Amino acid sequence: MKSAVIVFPGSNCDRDLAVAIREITGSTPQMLWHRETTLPDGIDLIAIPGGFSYGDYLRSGAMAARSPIMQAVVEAADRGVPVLGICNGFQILTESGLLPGALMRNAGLGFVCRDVALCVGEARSPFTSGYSVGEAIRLPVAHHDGNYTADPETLDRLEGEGRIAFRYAEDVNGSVRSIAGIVNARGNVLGMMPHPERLIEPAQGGTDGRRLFEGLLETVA
Ligand SMILES: NC(=O)CC[C@H](N)C(=O)O
Repeated sequence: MKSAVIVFPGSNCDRDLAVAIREITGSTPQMLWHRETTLPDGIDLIAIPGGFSYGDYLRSGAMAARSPIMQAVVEAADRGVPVLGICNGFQILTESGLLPGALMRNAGLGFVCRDVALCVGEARSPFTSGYSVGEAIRLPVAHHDGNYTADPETLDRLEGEGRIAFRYAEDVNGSVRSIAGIVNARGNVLGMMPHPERLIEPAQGGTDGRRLFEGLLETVA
């Protein structure tokens, strides 16, 4: 599987994400600096990691979304290439318009860093094919801007079209309708605040993140 991890100034989960992809898919992703303007030919996965791109200045993900590489990412997403945005990656995907809504400051105004209970949503996507709908899983979160919001029409559309990928099963950050992750209409773009790449082997305390990459591998490769 040919993949790339996009690296922005301030990304800090890029290497963890690359390790997860390498361990699970057996192929090493290319680390792609945000100033690049093209993606490798025949790419199977674009991964946008967590972190604090541009120090979260202006709004988390807002400046990274205007990076040179993002035009190629948007074009690839429109062609159906799988795009995975985790945490700051999710923020970058909403800021770039690939996913609807916005991630505001957590309701409690604090940085939340712990494992949380999640419920797998109804989204049909290569990214969730390794889980069953309604399954209870746990994944770590680490963010201060994870409070997902969108206007009621958008939320109804997301639910009506079955585009909720993950919901919080507990109160974490105030996200509307407990949304922790969503996909685009085609299902090839996933944004999620929890970190699947941090829970891929028992030594990390669990493997609930592993199946996201395994499901993708089965569908894509
Ligand atoms: N781990 C992360 O990606 C952090 C995301 C973001 N900068 C926030 O704190 O909201």
